[in-house]
Amino acid sequence: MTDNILEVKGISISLGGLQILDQVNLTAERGAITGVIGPNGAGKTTLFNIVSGFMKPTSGSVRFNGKEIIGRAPEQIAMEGLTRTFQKVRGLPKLTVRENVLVGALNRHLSVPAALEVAEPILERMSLGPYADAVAGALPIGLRKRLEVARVLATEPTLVLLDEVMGGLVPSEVQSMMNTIQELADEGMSVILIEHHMKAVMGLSRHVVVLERGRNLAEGTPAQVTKDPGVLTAYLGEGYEHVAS
Ligand SMILES: Nc1ncnc2c1ncn2[C@@H]1O[C@H](COP(=O)(O)OP(=O)(O)OP(=O)(O)O)[C@@H](O)[C@H]1O
Repeated sequence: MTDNILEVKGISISLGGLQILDQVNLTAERGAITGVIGPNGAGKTTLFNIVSGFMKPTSGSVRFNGKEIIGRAPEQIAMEGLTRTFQKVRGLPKLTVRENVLVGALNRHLSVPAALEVAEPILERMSLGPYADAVAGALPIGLRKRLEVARVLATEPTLVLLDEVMGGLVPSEVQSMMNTIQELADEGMSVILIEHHMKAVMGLSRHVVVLERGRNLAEGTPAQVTKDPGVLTAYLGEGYEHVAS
């Protein structure tokens, strides 16, 4: 029997008078990488906003470790072990890289020395050690994306939601980010990836969920999804299978 860390059922939300999500479902297996793909505006980030507590849906249920979390604040959800990155890198641009990671660690550790004990290995793991004293806002995009992941890891999550962490990266940075995400999953962390970088999302994910115009369009293994005629028409484009293989 599969053990699901997250079960999202029947999520709907309207924003500005438009139905943005309509009865969306998403299940993430514990310790696995789950991909969420779909055209621009499909509602992927809105779904992350709801799961992480930043938006409240009009209907539906989000169960994390079997417990309903709709209605809880993002900080409470983070303390339960579910944190997310933001597509538009947020961070604290005037603080140093180390201070940014420290702020994440201070969620669970009240003293700075204890938080630093968590932060330092994460800085090393994310190859940010050499930049630890640099001001975050001055970093190039590749390093800012790594910092965004580091800030999330510093909250010591069991499920991370990564929103386009490959966006704007050069191929060597994509490979390095893929390696990091795979290592996290190998260590038992559960990961949900929103990603337009198809090689990365298809290479990493055990299961892929496809959204289109606020609805579930398809789901399955990467091999199943990339052969799905509806997905090829709506998102990947005819000939994708040929290109990807
Ligand atoms: N606060 C808001 N008010 C009104 N409309 C919104 C709001 N947030 C998102 N939308 C709209 O909801 C739709 C879905 O947006 P969302 O960012 O969730 O899509 P996405 O699938 O993540 O897209 P992308 O791949 O481009 O990041 C878009 O049409 C967007 O304009």
